[in-house]
Amino acid sequence: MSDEVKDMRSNLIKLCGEAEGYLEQHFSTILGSLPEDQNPLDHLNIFPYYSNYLKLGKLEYDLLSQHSSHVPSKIAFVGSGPMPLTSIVLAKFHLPNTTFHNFDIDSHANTLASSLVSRDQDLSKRMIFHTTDVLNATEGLDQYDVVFLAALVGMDKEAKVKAIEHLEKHMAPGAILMLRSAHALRAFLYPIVDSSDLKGFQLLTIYHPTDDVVNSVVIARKLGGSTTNGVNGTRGCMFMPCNCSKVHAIMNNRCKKMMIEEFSAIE
Ligand SMILES: C[S@@+](CC[C@H](N)C(=O)[O-])C[C@H]1O[C@@H](n2cnc3c(N)ncnc32)[C@H](O)[C@@H]1O
Repeated sequence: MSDEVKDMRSNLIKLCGEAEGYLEQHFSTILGSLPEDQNPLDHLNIFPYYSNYLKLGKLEYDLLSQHSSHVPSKIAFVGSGPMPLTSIVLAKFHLPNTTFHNFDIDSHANTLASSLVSRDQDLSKRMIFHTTDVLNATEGLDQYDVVFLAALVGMDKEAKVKAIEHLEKHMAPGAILMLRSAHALRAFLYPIVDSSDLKGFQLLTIYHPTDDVVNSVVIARKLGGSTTNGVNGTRGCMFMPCNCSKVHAIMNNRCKKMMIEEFSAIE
């Protein structure tokens, strides 16, 4: 890509990230202003991408279950936003006894998000919000069985790796890191997370959805814990070259690196 195209691309990435934030803010404000007798969580389907989050939440839950020997009691979601739909979908439909700690750099996002769940008997007790830049969150990150890192936290490769390195420093050994990555041309808008970005972690699975779910899911385990195989005995990953390697090499600005590490869990 020429420097001009690279600049265009980074402006587009920034614009899309801002747009996603405004989209969430808009619908979270509408939902939060419903009459007092209405539970905003009963009307989440007004959000245009709600069905994508239902699919992504199911996918992430299924992949997480393959690599965890127990139900996580505490999950951290970093970059939860005004519409913390990943936490809500997991809490409502998949993990009824898990507490979700949602971290966001933007206090207004947290104000909107907490009012979204405040009228729900169950989730008002299981959804907690913290306003901080993830890079300033140090103590306490070792109390989570699972840490999610939102796609929009770290919008370029360097920022993404910085966030991952910070989490590696503060997460508990053996804890699971769930990341969102991209595949093929989707990498034009979202940074690809590959094995070389996960120092200090054991890469477990990279899953590329083939439907309208945009994000790829990357699961890794912080080294140092008692590594337990997944419930169904999932073994390690296998190197499989991907035919999108040229696209990825360009998007990842790694023109020399022609092979991309492509992993898929072996059931
Ligand atoms: C728009 S949300 C998308 C996540 C989506 N709501 C979900 O449930 O998967 C992404 C959020 O990440 C937050 N964010 C970006 N950089 C961050 C950082 N360094 N630390 C904490 N939050 C951050 C933004 O403020 C934004 O609200």
